Amino acid sequence: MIYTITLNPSIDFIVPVDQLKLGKLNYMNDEYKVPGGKGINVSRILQELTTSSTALGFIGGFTGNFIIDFLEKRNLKTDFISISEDTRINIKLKSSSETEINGRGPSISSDESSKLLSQLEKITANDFVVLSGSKPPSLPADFYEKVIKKVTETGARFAIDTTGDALMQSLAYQPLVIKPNQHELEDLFGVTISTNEDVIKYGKKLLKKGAQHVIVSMGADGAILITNNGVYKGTSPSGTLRNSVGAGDSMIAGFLSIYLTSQNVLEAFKMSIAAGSATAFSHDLATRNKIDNLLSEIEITTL
Ligand SMILES: Nc1ncnc2c1ncn2[C@@H]1O[C@H](COP(=O)(O)OP(=O)(O)OP(=O)(O)O)[C@@H](O)[C@H]1O
Ligand SMILES: O=P(O)(O)OC[C@@]1(O)O[C@H](CO)[C@@H](O)[C@@H]1O
Repeated sequence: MIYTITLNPSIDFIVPVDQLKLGKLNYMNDEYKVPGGKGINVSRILQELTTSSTALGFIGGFTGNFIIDFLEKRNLKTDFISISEDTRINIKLKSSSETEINGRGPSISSDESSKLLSQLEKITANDFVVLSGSKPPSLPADFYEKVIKKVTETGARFAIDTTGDALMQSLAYQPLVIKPNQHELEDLFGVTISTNEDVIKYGKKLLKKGAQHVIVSMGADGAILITNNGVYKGTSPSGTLRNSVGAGDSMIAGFLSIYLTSQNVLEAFKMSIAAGSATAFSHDLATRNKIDNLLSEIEITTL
């Protein structure tokens, strides 16, 4: 079984406003709400790619109920830990450019966090765990590391998509894949990255620290995959950017959907870009059809 863990889910409140006037009353052209949080997005895309998963994490309040209802209506398996505070609402403002305002997230009690750690005792060596997104501030700084220790002690493998120290600390446990975007890679090393050579240089440092596959995503400029067996560049297909929210999560799901069944790294990389771009070209997350239609447009070259 694949488990996705979202410590800090959200309702993504998508707010399109034609011409945003700051400091004035603006009306939305449209509005819609979708479940968000990176692990939940990974589960949704895995489902599109006919790969079953169970979404874990902390869920609470009326916002949490919205997420559970949405996922259950679509037959997505969930086993969330119920918390007493409300799950956050993240605002995705779409005007001439995209502006995101993410909530900090609810307070998680030590009883609630222990429940999640105990839940991980059911994981076996055949399982795969995807850890994605931020941690609510009330959880201890080393919470991800605690989760990773529990997971890897069972022999299960994992992937992680988070930032900063939590990502750096995870590398010693050899995640199968990590996917920083170019800005996250810059932040990790406190540098500015402007060439493919820079991406490769810093990507290789992450590999040396323990990651097995490093995908650095670069929006419309595609992505670079750095592995111990080679470095590859994948082009992004061209299309109209509608929504970059969840494009990175779609890449993780795309990669895993192929890699975990065939171990074919380059096909997995191709699928990850197709899924990322299909989401970027959609209003919500990508559909299977859209992903399949983009696959043939992606070119992978060895660098
Ligand atoms: N304008 C675009 N045109 C084509 N593909 C795109 C575009 N923007 C994003 N993508 C696709 O989505 C992938 C991920 O995009 P990006 O590098 O922005 O990731 P991210 O910042 O992690 O995304 P997220 O917004 O989910 O955090 C890219 O590698 C590419 O395949
Ligand atoms: O605050 P985090 O956990 O880093 O990111 C949360 C989030 O921005 O990421 C997803 C897209 O990747 C959205 O569904 C969600 O709102």
